[in-house]
Amino acid sequence: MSDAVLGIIGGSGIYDLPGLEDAQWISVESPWGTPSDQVRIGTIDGLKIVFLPRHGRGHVYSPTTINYRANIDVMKRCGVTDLLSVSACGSLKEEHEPGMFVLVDQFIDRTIAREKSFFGTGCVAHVSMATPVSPKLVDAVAAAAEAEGLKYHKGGTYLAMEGPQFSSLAESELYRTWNCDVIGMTNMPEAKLAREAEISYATVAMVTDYDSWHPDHGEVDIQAILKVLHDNAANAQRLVARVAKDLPREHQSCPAGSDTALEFALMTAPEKRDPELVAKLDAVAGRVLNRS
Ligand SMILES: CSC[C@H]1O[C@H](OP(=O)(O)O)[C@H](O)[C@@H]1O
Ligand SMILES: Nc1ncnc2[nH]cnc12
Repeated sequence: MSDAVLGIIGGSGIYDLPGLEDAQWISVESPWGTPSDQVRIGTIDGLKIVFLPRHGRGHVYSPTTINYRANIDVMKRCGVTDLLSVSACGSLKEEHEPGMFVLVDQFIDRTIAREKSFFGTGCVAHVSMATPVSPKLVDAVAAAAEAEGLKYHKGGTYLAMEGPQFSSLAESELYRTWNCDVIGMTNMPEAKLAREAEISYATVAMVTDYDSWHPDHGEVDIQAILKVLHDNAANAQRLVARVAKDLPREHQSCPAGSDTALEFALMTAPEKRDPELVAKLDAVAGRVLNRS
């Protein structure tokens, strides 16, 4: 097995990662277009960390205009084996209170205006998303949250909506009938693309509000969200730092198959493959495309 490299995608309110040693902002080019920002590469206790602010420094990109393919491709090019997404979200259940961390294990993808795959005409592939997060990485985050004394809940379904507007009351109530736990705008297609790139993925969903459904909490209010994010930023940073300190230095193979997702996924006959697309897939799918 290879050395572990921990990628962190920081969501709303998280545009840097204090505590990185020997850290530098570095530009990484991607054939998939422009990533959200440079990556900040450094180490924590000898573990290589690659940090990318999902919306860019200064919050430039909306959930719809983020180039998720470029972001994941850049992570792969930097050698990331394990990717932690840190994301603000609304709560769809009373017990997930603002300030808590929900360690999501399922997603429902309701986004409609994004590129969702690295593959397509000239190189078709189908990967499994039955278990979209890496159980070992989730365990590592849960252990870190426990060690840091943070309020967290292990497991839960994240509803990914297109946005950028928040949900109507009817939508919020519908998602509650689907037994969803939290709602956000960014973890899809991010999780799908990480799986295509054979990167183990997990989400720390930071609850910032009760979305639109809660009779005692009224409408979603961005000012209130920002306050929770601000008050919780230090906790999120402590959590990430602890994950980094305790993560095994050798990448742990993913029981959900993240490391080998492409093993039997390619459908297009070698002689029918589009060389241009194949060239763009060098980082994401080089492992399976380059073998004879
Ligand atoms: C700041 S509220 C809405 C915004 O926050 C979340 O972003 P992220 O997942 O990157 O933390 C949510 O998905 C929306 O994009
Ligand atoms: N209620 C909500 N809906 C969607 N994305 C969010 N991000 C934070 N709160 C949210």
